[in-house]
Amino acid sequence: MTVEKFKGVFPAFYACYDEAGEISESRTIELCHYLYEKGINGLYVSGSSGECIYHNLEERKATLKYVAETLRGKITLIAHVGAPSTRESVILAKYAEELGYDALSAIPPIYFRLPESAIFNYWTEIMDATELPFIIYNIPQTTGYSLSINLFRKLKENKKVIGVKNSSMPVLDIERFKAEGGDNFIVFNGPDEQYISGRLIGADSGIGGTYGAMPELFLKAEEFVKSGNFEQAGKIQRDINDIIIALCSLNGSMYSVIKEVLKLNGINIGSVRGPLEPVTGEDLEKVKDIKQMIDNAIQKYVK
Ligand SMILES: CC(=O)N[C@H](C=O)[C@@H](O)[C@H](O)[C@H](O)CO
Ligand SMILES: CC(=O)C(=O)O
Repeated sequence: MTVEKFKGVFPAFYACYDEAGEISESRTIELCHYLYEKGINGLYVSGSSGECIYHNLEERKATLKYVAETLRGKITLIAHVGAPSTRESVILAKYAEELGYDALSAIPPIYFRLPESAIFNYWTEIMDATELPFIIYNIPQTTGYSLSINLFRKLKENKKVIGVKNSSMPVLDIERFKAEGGDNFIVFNGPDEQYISGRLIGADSGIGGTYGAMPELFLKAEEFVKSGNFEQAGKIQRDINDIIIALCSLNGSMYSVIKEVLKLNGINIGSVRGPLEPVTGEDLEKVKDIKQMIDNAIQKYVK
């Protein structure tokens, strides 16, 4: 198993809706082309940023299908298949394998706070369902479960486990998972605000919810890390963080703000599904300023 294809910048793919709020095939394809042409290394499909938690099984399948049909064989595709029940997660896992995804990933079980035995069994049943490699998703701030080193070690005994996407805030977690995982194991940086720190302490790659709003900047940040240009790496991270804070400062959810930014870039993928809130009123005007911040940063570092 080569882990090389899991290295680099992996935007978390956004849910693409039509004007009625239904999953849109043409808009999904359009977003695929847009991100692909920016030069990304892969995509993380149907995760948190993909609003997967608000989609039914058919909608999840549709999104997985449209992305695979557009980009399969061109870049690395990771299917997030975590769903409320093990049964649905397994259905999605099998479907992702049929579609030619390169790997599976899943959050731990949601809603009920379950013991580690249940979490272990949940991830293991997903892995048993296909031949695909598996990437654990650790995101305690949304799931309420923080992956322990003990469970990590136990999971790692399964050869299908090739990586972890770590979204917890301590960069130390990234360092510990990398130390345990070793060279042939991929640790993905989760918090976009700490991309550079995560990479320096041991992350091999990044999967992020804001990459899609500014792929140029994360690709450049990666270039700075690779070439050892730490001064510029620090600077671009600080500018990225100002942008992320701005994306989170309006009256709609961060994803709705990102989608408005994308509209200003000519990519209309609709807004967000409730209970996520859209940007409204005067705040819609402020999106232009955020787009300007992004363009300025691109101008500063990339052009
Ligand atoms: C909690 C959460 O959703 N984390 C995402 C995934 O790791 C990040 O990519 C964030 O979207 C990003 O860091 C902005 O806060
Ligand atoms: C990384 C992220 O935001 C996702 O899971 O979609």
